[in-house]
Amino acid sequence: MIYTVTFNPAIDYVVHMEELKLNMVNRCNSEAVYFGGKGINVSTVLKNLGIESVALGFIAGFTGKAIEDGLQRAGIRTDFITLHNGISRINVKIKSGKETEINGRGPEVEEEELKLLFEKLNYIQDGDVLVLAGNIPSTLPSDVYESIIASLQEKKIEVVVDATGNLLKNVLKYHPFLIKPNKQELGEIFHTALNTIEDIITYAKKLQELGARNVLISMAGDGAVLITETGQEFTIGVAKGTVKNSVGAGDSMVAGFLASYLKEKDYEKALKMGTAAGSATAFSEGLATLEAVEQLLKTI
Ligand SMILES: Nc1ncnc2c1ncn2[C@@H]1O[C@H](COP(=O)(O)OP(=O)(O)OP(=O)(O)O)[C@@H](O)[C@H]1O
Ligand SMILES: O=P(O)(O)OC[C@@]1(O)O[C@H](CO)[C@@H](O)[C@@H]1O
Repeated sequence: MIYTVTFNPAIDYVVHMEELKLNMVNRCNSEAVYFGGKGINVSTVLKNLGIESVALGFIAGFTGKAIEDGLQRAGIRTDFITLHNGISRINVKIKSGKETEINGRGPEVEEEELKLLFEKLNYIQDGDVLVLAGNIPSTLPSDVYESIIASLQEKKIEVVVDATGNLLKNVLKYHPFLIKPNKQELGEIFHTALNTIEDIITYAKKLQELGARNVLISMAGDGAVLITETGQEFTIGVAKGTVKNSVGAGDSMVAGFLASYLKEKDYEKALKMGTAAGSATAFSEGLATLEAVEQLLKTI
């Protein structure tokens, strides 16, 4: 089974408008609501690709209930912990030719509530996959991903981490199966500007030296680079299309990569599938559907 963990789920409220004007009442041309947060997006795209997963994490209040209900209606298995206080956040995504996002802080997770997550993670068994994706509420310690992986050390599971900064750096010594920072996040980790593909490959390999088994660096409209534990190095572009809403493109790439790799154990094919899923999301209003992914896969 694949388990995804989203510490800070969100309702993504996506609005389209010609132009965003400051100090004015702006009115949108269209609006839509999606149930998001990075791990949840991975679960949603896996579901669209016909693969089951269980979405774990923390929800709160009426927005949290809406997220849980919405995912279950879509046929996605959930096993969230409901927090005592606060509401799950509403993240506003403004599409006006440019993409502007306002992400909420989200509710606080108390120590007792965090313990409940560790209890649930005990159910993970040999052969399972654990996806830890997204940032954590600021009240939690920045080694929480590390603590989760350390608590599962005895089990033979594949861990995927899509996070930034210390949250990511701290887990590398546990040899995660896959990490997927984007180009900007890679530069931030090493406090350096990455100007060329060669720079990106060099620093992706440094993440491998620090312990990651497979390193996937996504570069939005410029494609992606994959450095594998088998010593292979791949670069790939993107499919052609018109960008509508790239929120969740990275999460879709993780889902596509996993869906293909778990079936075929072929890194090159997995990178193509990840790219098709990422691009399919960028070219859609919501997340990638199976039809869109299959269509784009033929063109990559
Ligand atoms: N403008 C685009 N055109 C085509 N494909 C895209 C575009 N943006 C993203 N993609 C696809 O999605 C993949 C992941 O995108 P990106 O690098 O933006 O991830 P990310 O920064 O993690 O995104 P997010 O945080 O929004 O999920 C890219 O490698 C590419 O395959
Ligand atoms: O605030 P975080 O946790 O960094 O990111 C949250 C978020 O922007 O990530 C997803 C896209 O990757 C969205 O569904 C969600 O709103």
